[in-house]
Amino acid sequence: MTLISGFLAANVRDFKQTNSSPRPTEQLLHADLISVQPGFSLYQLSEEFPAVVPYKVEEITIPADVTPERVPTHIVDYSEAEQTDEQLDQEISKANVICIVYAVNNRKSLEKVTSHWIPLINERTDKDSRVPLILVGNKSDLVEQSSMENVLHIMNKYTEIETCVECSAKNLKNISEMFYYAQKAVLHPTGPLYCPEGKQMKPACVRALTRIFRISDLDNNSILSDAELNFFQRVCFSSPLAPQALEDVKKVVKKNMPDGVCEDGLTLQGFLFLHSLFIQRGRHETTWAVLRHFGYDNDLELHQDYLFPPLKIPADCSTELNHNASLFLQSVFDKHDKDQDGALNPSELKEVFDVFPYMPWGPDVNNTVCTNDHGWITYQGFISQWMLTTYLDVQRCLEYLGYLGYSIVAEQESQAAAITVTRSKCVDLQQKQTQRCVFLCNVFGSSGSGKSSFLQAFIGRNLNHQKTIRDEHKSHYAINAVHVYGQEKYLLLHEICSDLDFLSESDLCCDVVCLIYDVSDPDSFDYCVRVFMQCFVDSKLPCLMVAMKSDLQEEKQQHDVTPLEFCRTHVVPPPQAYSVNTVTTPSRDVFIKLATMATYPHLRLRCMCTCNRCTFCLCQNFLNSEVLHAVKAKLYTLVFSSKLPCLMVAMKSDLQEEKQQHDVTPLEFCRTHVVPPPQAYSVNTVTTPSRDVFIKLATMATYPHLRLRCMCTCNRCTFCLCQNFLNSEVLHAVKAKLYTLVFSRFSSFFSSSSSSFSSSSSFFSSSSSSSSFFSSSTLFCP
Ligand SMILES: Nc1nc2c(ncn2[C@@H]2O[C@H](COP(=O)(O)OP(=O)(O)OP(=O)(O)O)[C@@H](O)[C@H]2O)c(=O)[nH]1
Repeated sequence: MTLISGFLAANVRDFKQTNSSPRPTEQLLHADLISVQPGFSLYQLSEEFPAVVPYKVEEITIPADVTPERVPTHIVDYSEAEQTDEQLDQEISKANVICIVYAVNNRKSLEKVTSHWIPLINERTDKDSRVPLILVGNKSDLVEQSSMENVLHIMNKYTEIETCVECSAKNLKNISEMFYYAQKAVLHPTGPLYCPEGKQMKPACVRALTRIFRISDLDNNSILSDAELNFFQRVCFSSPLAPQALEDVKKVVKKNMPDGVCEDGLTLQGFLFLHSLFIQRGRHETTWAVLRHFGYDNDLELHQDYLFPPLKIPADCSTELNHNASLFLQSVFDKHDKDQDGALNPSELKEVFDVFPYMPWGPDVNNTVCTNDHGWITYQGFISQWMLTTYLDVQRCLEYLGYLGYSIVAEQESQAAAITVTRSKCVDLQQKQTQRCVFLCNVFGSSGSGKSSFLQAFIGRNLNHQKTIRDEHKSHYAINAVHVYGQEKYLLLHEICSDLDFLSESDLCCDVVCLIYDVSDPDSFDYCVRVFMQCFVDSKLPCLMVAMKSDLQEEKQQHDVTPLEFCRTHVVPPPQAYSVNTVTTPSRDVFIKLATMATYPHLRLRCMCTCNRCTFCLCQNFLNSEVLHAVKAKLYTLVFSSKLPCLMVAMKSDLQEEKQQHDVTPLEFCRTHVVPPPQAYSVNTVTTPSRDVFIKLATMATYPHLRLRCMCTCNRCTFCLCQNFLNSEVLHAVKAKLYTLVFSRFSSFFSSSSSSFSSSSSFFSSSSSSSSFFSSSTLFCP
């Protein structure tokens, strides 16, 4: 059978691969298909139509590189005379689209389409994954009038028919169009989008477009404003809409659906109407372009490649949300916190997840993160929960960010751009510093020792509050932000099951260990000892012992040694008394301690001992020594005269400057009083006024001790002299020595401590390229 009397199976090879891309190019271009014509047929495009047409044409491939979509199209002919039914079955199963060709001048060949070909194809394909069909009426050169009305009823009856086209293989009329339609049927099928019988979009399509509308509605007012429509247009089609085009679109919608447009823009109804109009007018490639841009595949499911972009996480590294992702999540929070009370009430929270196929957070989340008095998740809690997901299950985090449309709204390649993969923990330990922000603390303790209460205290709940929590809503995790030496870190507490027989490898993997015992239960300390000896005695992990329920009568623990003695022996900080039975919020000190130990694991020897003999005690004594305090005090006196940072702002800088009626100029005044020079500022600007001065103010507030920095370079004033001193080699040498003293713990150094201290010249002579002296000194401040 030839093209003229049978059917062609156009197998758009590699289609799956191309289609799997979340954002395939929008549409096929006629021009490119026309350009592939020379390779399209052995004889149709030859100079002359052959007198004898062979039964079957050899397979032809339209190469990928001649189409903008980069989709190679493999055209397979079938001949009843030369091929078996099995071969036909095989070709049908491989085909992405089938063209059924009949002769327009032969009624019987058209009847065969419905009596033979369509039932045969349908028998061999799944009802849910029907191959699109194109009806091709060939030999149009032999008839004077179109016979299209003869096929309309067939098209109405079989929804799998995408379109029909009349052509002439002899004079090449509509041949390239036929293949254009065939490719289009595969790349932009109507089937998943539209129900021709009901003349409306299918529910899955409406659902997908509704999600797209919600994501594009950046201010969440249920209207796509001109700016939002432009943003949508730009991200989907890489060019903004001309203002007139925008008005025309709204006009068309308003004419057909008055509710579709309101004063501020396009409503959801209008947005959906616009798409059904595209589809009805055969421009479904436009709707597909939008859908694919937002991650949908041919079944209108979010594609796996979209939801789970590749992200390499080497062993010993952890995953955190980066700054841009936090900003994005902040905008998501703000967008849904409609009453702006700083928390998401249940209906606001539900709205956040309206763009998800399921509700990702259960009621346990409200007991994992900070909430307000109503139990609604605060902004801090919202971000904390995202931090938790990113740390514990980064794939899930990628998926969730995908539902929220992160890559589209933040204009990033994929959700992977939201994740920071941290440096290996081993390298952090070697370098004695870390950039990590999230730390995991596993909490161990015997049954009833108070682990859950400890976790709840971390998110600000005392015993009374905890009594209101339902058992089924309890969580084994709690996460909150803590400040470690002025830096915001997230500490993630994980309550570990008390049964030691069920301890898994992952239960022992964390950044800091918290061992809890109940001071009122004489047997509970023994449990901590067993955990410590079994799992952590030889490990480098910092451990902290917490003596819970310190408000109760303390019982003598049933163990050979007291908890304090045990801690001293095993070089662990002394037990921290703790109680959640408080009137107000329980203390946070212990959590800051845990976070600090996690952030600086190499400092694990701090505050652990008071023997006054060991290296640690000697170091501690030195750091607390009068000599050092005197140096520090001198520096402070030298650098700080007043403690409140001040900034002088010279307003209305857009106007002519007048000489100020004062003995000295503002600049001289500032210099004299060690205040930064006046900052010229004007709000009389065309765009938003500059934010620099506010950043400066915030920086000064955050780092008040740095108030003298970056203010002057005269090299004469107090500030410059101080700056020079702070940057001097002498100070750097002090710092280097301190580090050497504390960390390298040369016992020989300490054994002859007097000689070391007396040889002060050598002490100050070494230099170091390390940074600020104060940052290191604060580390050791008692
Ligand atoms: N008085 C007092 N009671 C506390 C304190 N902390 C916890 N409790 C009580 O101790 C009991 C056990 O506390 P949980 O936090 O459930 O102990 P747990 O270790 O999580 O227990 P399991 O989950 O069974 O292993 C509860 O009845 C708490 O109310 C505290 O600081 N003071």
